[in-house]
Amino acid sequence: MLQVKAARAGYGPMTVLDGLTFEVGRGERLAMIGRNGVGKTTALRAVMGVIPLRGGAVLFEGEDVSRMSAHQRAERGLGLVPQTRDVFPSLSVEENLLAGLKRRPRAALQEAYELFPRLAERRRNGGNQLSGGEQQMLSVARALLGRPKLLLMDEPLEGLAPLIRQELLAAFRYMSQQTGIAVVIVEQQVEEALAYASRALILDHGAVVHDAPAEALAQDTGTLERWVGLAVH
Ligand SMILES: Nc1ncnc2c1ncn2[C@@H]1O[C@H](COP(=O)(O)OP(=O)(O)OP(=O)(O)O)[C@@H](O)[C@H]1O
Repeated sequence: MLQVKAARAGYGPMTVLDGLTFEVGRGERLAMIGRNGVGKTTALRAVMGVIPLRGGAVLFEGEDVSRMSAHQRAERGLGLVPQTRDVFPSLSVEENLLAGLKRRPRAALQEAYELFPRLAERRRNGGNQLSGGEQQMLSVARALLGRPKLLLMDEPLEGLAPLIRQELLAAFRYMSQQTGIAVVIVEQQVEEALAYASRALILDHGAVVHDAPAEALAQDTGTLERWVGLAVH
């Protein structure tokens, strides 16, 4: 579904992605992990077209989208939930969701409420009255209403308490079962990301240094300690 080939990208004089190559299959849940600053967020931005490629290519469903704007890529089925939860604070939950509908009928909001019943309970609440977990659900739900085929999620569990993370992960699992959508999830919460994902990549210096089934990597403490610097229990 997605092919990233020898991608290069960076900021000013700095090269961050340096020959990044990976693929995502239909319905796959790919976790992307690695130390701080290795280029995980930059990788998602380059795939979405928020920052330009300096070399290499991004292909989506066989089409070269490397020179397309983020908007054009969204029309083809790519969706990004950025690290900063982009909830409009002055709008209600429902108004936030309406903004994600694009040209679809209002009745489609029901899809979001089915996946995240908590949002249905809070539909009249302001975006600024939501907990961090609820804001994250709203960001994801809004992105899903655009019917992406591949959803890129940047640290959706960041700053959330363990119980809320579990609730969010359960919602993501349900989302995956119900929609079969392909997902790339960047996370510092490695254990939780690996429990959700089917496959995992480790990035270092803007390139892939390890590619394995998520379940296998979760057991591979040597690799995790070496590349992620984590002792996983
Ligand atoms: N807008 C920007 N302008 C300049 N440099 C940036 C910008 N965004 C990120 N960087 C730098 O690019 C490098 C890679 O950052 P990136 O956010 O992709 O890493 P990351 O792996 O997602 O890290 P983290 O886990 O800390 O979020 C870092 O050195 C970072 O300081």
